Amino acid sequence: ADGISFTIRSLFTAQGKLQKSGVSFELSDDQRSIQESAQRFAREEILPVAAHHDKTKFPWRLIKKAWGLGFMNLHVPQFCGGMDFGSMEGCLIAEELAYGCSGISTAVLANDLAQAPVIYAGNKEQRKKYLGRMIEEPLACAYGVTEPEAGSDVASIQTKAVKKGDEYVINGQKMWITNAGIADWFFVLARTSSDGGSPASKSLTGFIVDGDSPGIVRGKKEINMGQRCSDTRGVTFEDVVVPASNVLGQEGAGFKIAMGAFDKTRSAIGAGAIGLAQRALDEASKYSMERKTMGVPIAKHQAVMFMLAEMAMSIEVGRMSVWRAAWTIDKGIRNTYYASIAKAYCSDIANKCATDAVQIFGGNGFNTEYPVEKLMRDAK
Ligand SMILES: CCCCCCCC(=O)SCCNC(=O)CCNC(=O)[C@H](O)C(C)(C)COP(=O)(O)OP(=O)(O)OC[C@H]1O[C@@H](n2cnc3c(N)ncnc32)[C@H](O)[C@@H]1OP(=O)(O)O
Repeated sequence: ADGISFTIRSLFTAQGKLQKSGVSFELSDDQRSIQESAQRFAREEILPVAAHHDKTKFPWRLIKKAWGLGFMNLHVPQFCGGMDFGSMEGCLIAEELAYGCSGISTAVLANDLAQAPVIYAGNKEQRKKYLGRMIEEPLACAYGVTEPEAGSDVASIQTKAVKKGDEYVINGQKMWITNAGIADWFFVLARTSSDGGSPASKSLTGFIVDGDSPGIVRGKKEINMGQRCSDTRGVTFEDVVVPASNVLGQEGAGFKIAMGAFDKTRSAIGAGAIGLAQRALDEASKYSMERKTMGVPIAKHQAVMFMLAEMAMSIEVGRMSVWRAAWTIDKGIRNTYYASIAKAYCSDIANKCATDAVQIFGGNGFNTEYPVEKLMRDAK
């Protein structure tokens, strides 16, 4: 104790009382309104048509409605006509929309991911031009980072951009790009350094690429296991010419811009996962009160009770991890650690809760007439 220059008691006596408001789980009135509106939209508009859109029809009608109600393009700055929402508000919306359907939620919220690098690193003209138009009409944009050989390992990106005068020429292939079939513009991460020894943080550059640029070949819509209505495709760039004025930040800054975008968006992916997990719990709770075996509702069997309790515990902990990650970045503090925990933990929780919900539904859980098999596919 010799090295400690103050005691807790001295802190108390110096101020006369302790400052106790350091941690709060209280939402503001505006945040609660946002949450309630998203909840109503999800339950009244999304949930009833989720199974329909699961059969691969892109939900344009809902996208337009979501756009009109303000559930899209959440973080666009005010000077571009946007609402400048923080990560916390984005997470509240993502959780509610994914409760209704995480495929439709991805379709509604994917713009936020593509816009993040432009918000993070774009100059005023770029932001006004490419973000402003998305407030004026319901358009989609896409985040083009992942490639057949580079998803988690962003530094391994092979798409190349070669500078020729005032332009860059992009060649390469992207894969699993959400919104690729409908994007008005793409954020594209490409390699601009031919020096193999150059670190990722200096070799990659971020570009805004207009969707109608000659040489962009959009692949077929992928038929995935889950989130089937979301438009996911490969995209090939064949000698696509991009003006140097569409470079984000400066040449070589792309890796850190992509990382900054992930910092801003990972919490919302965790939030969506929690929305799905909560839906699994609600469906399983309801079913287990109705379904009887051995003369009692299955909710009275301890094996089922334990599963429901585990689901509830993990959802509460997961939601807290999301809120912490969102709160941290909204305070202007780098949240990579917390956002990565939230995304990874909540994705696992979503899978566990959906799998347990299928188990609680028994044979019915395995059937498409009931909602939980879709939750299991979507969680994956
Ligand atoms: C609603 C929307 C639906 C869409 C569905 C979701 C879509 C997706 O999420 S798809 C993408 C999935 N992929 C990912 O999440 C990517 C995961 N990978 C990564 O984050 C990175 O590649 C990661 C962390 C593994 C980096 O590894 P590595 O290549 O070893 O780089 P590392 O050595 O750590 O860092 C390189 C440089 O970048 C810097 N850096 C790293 N992270 C950050 C960061 N968060 N912020 C700022 N700088 C950073 C480092 O400080 C270092 O800088 P310098 O060279 O100046 O010292």
